[in-house]
Amino acid sequence: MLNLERVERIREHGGWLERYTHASVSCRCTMTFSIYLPPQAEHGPVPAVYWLSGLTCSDDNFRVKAGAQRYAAELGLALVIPDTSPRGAEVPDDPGYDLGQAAGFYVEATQAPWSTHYHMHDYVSRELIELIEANFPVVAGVRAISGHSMGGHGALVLALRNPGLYRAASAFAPICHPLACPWGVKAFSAYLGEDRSSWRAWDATCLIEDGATPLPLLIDQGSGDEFLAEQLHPEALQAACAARSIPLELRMQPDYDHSYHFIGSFIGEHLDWLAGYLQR
Ligand SMILES: N[C@@H](CCC(=O)N[C@@H](CS)C(=O)NCC(=O)O)C(=O)O
Repeated sequence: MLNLERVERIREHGGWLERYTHASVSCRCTMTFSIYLPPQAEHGPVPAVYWLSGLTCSDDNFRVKAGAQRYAAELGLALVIPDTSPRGAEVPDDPGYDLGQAAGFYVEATQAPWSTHYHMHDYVSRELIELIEANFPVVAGVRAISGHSMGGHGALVLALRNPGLYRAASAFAPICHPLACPWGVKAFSAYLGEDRSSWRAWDATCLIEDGATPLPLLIDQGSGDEFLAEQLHPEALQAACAARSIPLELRMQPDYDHSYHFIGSFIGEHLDWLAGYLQR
């Protein structure tokens, strides 16, 4: 891929944690991502798990805080960790932490000034996959996706909007029903405009209600999460799945909060569960 530049390479758990920058066509700016290649990738291609992070994050948070690379090395999984938004001086931003840079919400923005750069759905679900599968030792077409909070919403929505693209999806404390929470209403008003009917295609609960093709889904939610009552609404997604008899493994984890301490406690179980769907 033109302009793909490795900017970091670190030995970790027998594999390599690498960081790259590249010129993104989708986002019309330079994008950064990290990839962890397990030891098995030195002998042949491995399946990939894509990880989408939450508000205020870059590709750095997950790779530093979750402890996922140890499990990925054991399971023979590549981890692909994109940034959470377009970046740079030319990219519009907002003073709030929940809109603009580091808050791309994995949608396709239709409204000015966001619509020039904010195309994280196309970036993650098409451009990044093409780039990864053309340049790294991963098995083409064998993918799963996971994420946290805004990134949990992203994982669920990308998987439900794109049947067959991912074999399974998991999430930690996802924003399950952005239409019904302050984070979602603020971001969708800006990126998608005031016509709320257009929002349904970017909301996991609405996608299920509107007939999306199901896939294996695992969600962990901490009962001590400070954002649970106002922002996350797992019960709405649970009800939508129940109405269509779609299996949803929603695990309430007593006392866990919204942080990477929670993610680190269960990321091994999530990767193990996802790996079960990535056998060839
Ligand atoms: N109160 C938080 C809200 C944002 C937040 O909790 N972000 C979560 C995702 S929604 C996160 O992963 N933060 C970065 C980290 O913990 O490393 C802040 O202002 O930083």
